[in-house]
Amino acid sequence: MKILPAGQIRNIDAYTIKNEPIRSIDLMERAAKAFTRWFTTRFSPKYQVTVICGTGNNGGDGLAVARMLNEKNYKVSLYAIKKSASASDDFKINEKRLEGLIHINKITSPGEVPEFSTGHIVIDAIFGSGLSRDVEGLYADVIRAMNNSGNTIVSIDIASGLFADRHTFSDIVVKPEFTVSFQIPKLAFFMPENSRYVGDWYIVDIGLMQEAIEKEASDYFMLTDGFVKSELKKREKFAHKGTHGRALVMAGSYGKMGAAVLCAKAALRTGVGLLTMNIPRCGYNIMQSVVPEAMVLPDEGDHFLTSYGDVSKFDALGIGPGIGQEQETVYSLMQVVQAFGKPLVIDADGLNIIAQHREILEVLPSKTILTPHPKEFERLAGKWSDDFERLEKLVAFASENDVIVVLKGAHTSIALPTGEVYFNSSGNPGMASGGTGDVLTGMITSLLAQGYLPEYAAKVGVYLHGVAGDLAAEVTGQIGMIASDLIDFIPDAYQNIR
Ligand SMILES: NC(=O)C1=CN([C@@H]2O[C@H](COP(=O)(O)OP(=O)(O)OC[C@H]3O[C@@H](n4cnc5c(N)ncnc54)[C@H](O)[C@@H]3O)[C@@H](O)[C@H]2O)[C@@H](O)CC1
Ligand SMILES: Nc1ncnc2c1ncn2[C@@H]1O[C@H](COP(=O)(O)OP(=O)(O)O)[C@@H](O)[C@H]1O
Ligand SMILES: [K+]
Repeated sequence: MKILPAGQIRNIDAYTIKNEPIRSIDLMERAAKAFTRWFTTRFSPKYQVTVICGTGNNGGDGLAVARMLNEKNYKVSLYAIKKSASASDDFKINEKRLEGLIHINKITSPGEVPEFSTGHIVIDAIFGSGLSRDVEGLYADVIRAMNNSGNTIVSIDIASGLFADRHTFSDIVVKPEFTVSFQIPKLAFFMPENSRYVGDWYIVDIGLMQEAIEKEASDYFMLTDGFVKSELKKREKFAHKGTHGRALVMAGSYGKMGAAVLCAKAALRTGVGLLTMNIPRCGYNIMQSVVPEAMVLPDEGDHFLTSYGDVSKFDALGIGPGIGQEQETVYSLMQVVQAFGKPLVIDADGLNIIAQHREILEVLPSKTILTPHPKEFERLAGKWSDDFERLEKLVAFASENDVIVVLKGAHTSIALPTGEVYFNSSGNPGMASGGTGDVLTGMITSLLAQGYLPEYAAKVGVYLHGVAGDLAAEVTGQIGMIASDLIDFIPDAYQNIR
């Protein structure tokens, strides 16, 4: 699914209006209906609803929603902030449609800012994607009062005061519990810095024309079920273990064999045909007893990796989880990436080693997959001042080094060397605990070995990992969930997507 900036969404609105054809006021009616449908399935008419409108089209949506909720027997109080801005045509039409139905309370001075008694659901329709400058004055007074009221807020399209496509410097922004956005997700929703200004967000379809969406170019996409499903490889009837790839994972050190074990189990559950674990000697008994399906290639070093063997017979190589940064380990990493000569997966200490020895970047095979969490990415690419700048750095790093970067977190972002970025839509905060990253490395390595091109191994791996986390959380809850639970749900994650 494409993520598009406000300007391009406006083009799609305009195209739909012209070519469907549909009048702009009827498109607004459709948007308001879609929002109302979402709202009524979540909140029953026992709730008192307060709708706060601006006078642009977002405000027009708010007026139409107020009318629809009133028809459905919700108790609706309605306010419009009427400052100097001249109202949009569709706002005015909706204003007329409300005559005799609901009174519109005008807010024209600070004294008219409502009290917001508790227990209301507040619908935020002040500004949408037309926000053009920081919020101040009377608008700021209203937003502060809304945020301080303690009421549940639902924003129409985007929280008022939040810029859809760039960093928002001001903190005068509505803090909704839910954002219900029209058809196309906004880039702002994927930025950790905006989390309190977005809440849980939902996309509702308002029937914008598909051909118009296709015409708009974008470098940003959201990974969805449909996309991943279409990329999954099927098992052939005459398949044997040799046809599902041979993976080699170099992982573990004394005290960190757990990382190697998690990575191994995840690779196996993701479907690799044959898995070999290259680990330090101290991990031999652990690996053989805990993961009997894996073959073990013990290193000469007792506590950490000191060398590497013949890598030519492997289809994929994953390196990094728990390896530490001892000098011999650094040396073998430098050598093995060149000896392997094909795209591989590098995680954790493997990335920290690269950050310390940047010359390795120059010898990485094209489309190698790097899977940093934000701190590891900072070590590789330097600091950023906000999340939009972080995204710029991510894109630049992937294209300058011809690598695929999987920047982990909520909405993990996968940057390709072409400049495209795919944001994940699966996963949950229960996954924020030690070891889940090692699981991801095992999964992506496994997919690479099974013949997925690096770009698809990264996308399918990240999405599947999140689905496994979501399924695990349904059973364990988010707080008690651990990385091993996630591995147990990889098979169900496959079933769920198919
Ligand atoms: N046909 C369409 O274009 C559709 C638009 N829709 C709605 O329209 C919204 C966009 O509407 P608009 O483009 O009218 O924009 P908005 O309703 O977001 O607001 C625009 C108005 O606010 C003013 N403004 C912007 N920032 C301000 C600030 N900081 N302080 C004071 N005034 C400020 C602008 O000058 C303009 O007059 C979407 O978010 C969506 O809710 C939906 O109804 C779907 C269909
Ligand atoms: N809030 C969150 N929502 C969704 N996924 C998350 C969240 N926090 C972490 N994750 C996922 O969990 C994994 C954590 O990886 P990482 O930080 O490397 O942990 P570790 O090194 O302990 O294995 C990543 O795949 C990340 O995307
Ligand atoms: K809004």
